Amino acid sequence: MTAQDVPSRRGLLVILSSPSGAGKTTIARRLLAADPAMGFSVSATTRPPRPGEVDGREYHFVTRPEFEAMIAAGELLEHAEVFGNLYGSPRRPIEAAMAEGRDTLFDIDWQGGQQVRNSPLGREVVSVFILPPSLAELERRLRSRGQDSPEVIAGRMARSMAEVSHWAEYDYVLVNRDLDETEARVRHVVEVERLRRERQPWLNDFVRGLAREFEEAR
Ligand SMILES: Nc1nc2c(ncn2[C@@H]2O[C@H](COP(=O)(O)OP(=O)(O)O)[C@@H](O)[C@H]2O)c(=O)[nH]1
Ligand SMILES: Nc1ncnc2c1ncn2[C@@H]1O[C@H](COP(=O)(O)OP(=O)(O)O)[C@@H](O)[C@H]1O
Repeated sequence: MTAQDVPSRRGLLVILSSPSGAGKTTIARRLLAADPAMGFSVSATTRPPRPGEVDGREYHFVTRPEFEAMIAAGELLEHAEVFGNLYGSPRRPIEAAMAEGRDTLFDIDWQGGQQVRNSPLGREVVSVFILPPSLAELERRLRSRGQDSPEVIAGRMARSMAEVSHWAEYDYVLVNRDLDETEARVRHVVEVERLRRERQPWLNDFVRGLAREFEEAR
């Protein structure tokens, strides 16, 4: 077995953020379907489930007292209030994935992005911000999803610019015009970030082995 067969590495924390409706949930689903090595951080939330959402798959749906107990017990890596509901990322599955060298995808807002970036796990963060092509297209996408009332859509549109104002805090920023193109770009980002020298600790042993071979060949 060569050093290359045992690529011990820490998992990446891939954060996707965008204004509501720009497409991050759709992109996240596609990335996860195409990459079995990547896990999804299933957030806890006090928001009620949408039609088709399954407890434990899209979110862990909890009551506000349950959410507050999770905060008090230190079970959340980050948490924030969005559109009047609480959202947070459970710490334990993330730490387990990292210890096993598996990557984790997050669909969280800018507040969560800041908290994870500033956490002890921040060095493993790769953050991607998704922009809509235009405000009109964002509204069209929110309506076409057909899951929110006009009042909720208006609320989400009103929050959009606040989310977008944090775009420059992200490592990568993509305009989601064509879904296939955006998905491919996020995939490229992840592939390239996995190749960063500091994310491949096995290289130390590998290059030491090469050096030994050089010595022996002299
Ligand atoms: N900080 C934080 N934000 C989250 C978390 N889970 C989801 N969000 C964000 O909460 C916002 C609302 O999510 P959701 O109700 O599913 O509606 P969406 O905007 O259509 O995806 C989105 O910006 C999500 O990225 C979380 O665990 N932490
Ligand atoms: N590039 C795109 N072109 C057209 N429609 C898109 C594109 N990306 C996403 N959508 C659609 O826009 C709607 C909102 O996408 P969604 O992934 O739910 O957004 P978010 O998770 O950011 O709120 C969905 O109906 C989705 O199918």
